[in-house]
Amino acid sequence: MNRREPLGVAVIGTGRMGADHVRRIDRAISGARVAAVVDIDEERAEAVAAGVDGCTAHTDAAEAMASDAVDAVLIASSGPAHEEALLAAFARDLPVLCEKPLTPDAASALRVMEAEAALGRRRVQVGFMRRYDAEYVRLKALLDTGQLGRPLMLHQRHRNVASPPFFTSSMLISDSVAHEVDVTRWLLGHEIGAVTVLRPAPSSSGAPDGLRDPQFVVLETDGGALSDVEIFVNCGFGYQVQAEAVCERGTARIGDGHELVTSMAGRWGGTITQDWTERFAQAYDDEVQAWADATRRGEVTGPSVWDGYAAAAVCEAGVRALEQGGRVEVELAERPPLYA
Ligand SMILES: NC(=O)C1=CN([C@@H]2O[C@H](COP(=O)(O)OP(=O)(O)OC[C@H]3O[C@@H](n4cnc5c(N)ncnc54)[C@H](O)[C@@H]3O)[C@@H](O)[C@H]2O)C=CC1
Ligand SMILES: O=C1[C@@H](O)[C@H](O)[C@@H](O)[C@H](O)[C@H]1O
Repeated sequence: MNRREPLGVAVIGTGRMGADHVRRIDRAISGARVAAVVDIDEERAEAVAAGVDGCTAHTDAAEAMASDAVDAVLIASSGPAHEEALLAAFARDLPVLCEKPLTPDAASALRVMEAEAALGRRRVQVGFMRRYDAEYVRLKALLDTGQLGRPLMLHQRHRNVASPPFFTSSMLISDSVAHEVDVTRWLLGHEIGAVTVLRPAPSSSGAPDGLRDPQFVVLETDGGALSDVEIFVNCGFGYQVQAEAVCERGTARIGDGHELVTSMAGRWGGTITQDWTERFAQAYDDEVQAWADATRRGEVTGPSVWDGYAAAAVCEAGVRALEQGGRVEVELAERPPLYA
């Protein structure tokens, strides 16, 4: 691997997350620079490149990856574009940080996993940034000590202020609950074997007509613990992500977010974050810094392609459970030794 300093990164996709990652690499983290940006929207790519010294703009990912200035790739294009970009990076043996979802469905995620396994070593870190969030890290560390005993249940809540116009009922699972799927697997260290989705009467306030919002998802792990998720993407009031672990000898809860509580005019209260870029700002910085550091050491760490594939398979089962009702079992391919 090219060990020049700093790491030259090509950022694929310069929409909301991609532009934020460009800013992060340019101004918030160390040891990396944005060498190139790519977007099928040429004007968008050029506008983002114009803000970064020495950054070139492209509409074709393979062309950007061919540049001598590029040592690594951060994929932040829309989910359906990830597979092509990942395979192009594998062809050039470039290390990758790929935003979630790895790919939007299990079959394409499996193809990516087989392609990486054929390389014989990991090249990809998947962007499940909650694993880098200080509260989640503390919760995981506490559970791992065993002080609370065996986890029996996880209760999770995931609320967004409003969903974008293109959001569908199945995206509540594949785009949003994907995070809780990963958190459940990571915190408990077990695969998810079955998914049930319950659908309360949809909210008539804010949610577009026909959108099944909210939903209540139950994940059954193969270790016997249950994980439930309330997903509500048009709650209107704030961005809330909370988790409580109920264990044999106690409970632990994160995400109440009462950082600053003010008292004024006969009332007290705090604020609620409004979106993920605010709530998880530090987690994204730490995630991208950890990726850049590992890449410069010639290592790949963090959530793997297996984690991305497993999340895609669970979400696919979840979408089936949403559409047909009942409990749907998750079908997982055999885990390749690379991800043991
Ligand atoms: N980790 C997290 O918390 C979050 C992750 N995401 C993920 O980040 C990714 C991007 O999401 P957003 O920035 O919100 O979407 P966005 O729609 O704002 O941006 C996507 C960009 O990708 C570009 N694009 C589409 N196909 C492309 C291709 N073949 N080559 C190059 N560029 C292409 C589009 O033109 C657009 O500029 C998605 O995978 C999404 O799931 C999004 C929000 C939060
Ligand atoms: O990944 C994300 C979005 O794509 C998704 O739509 C939101 O619900 C999540 O909270 C956010 O972290």
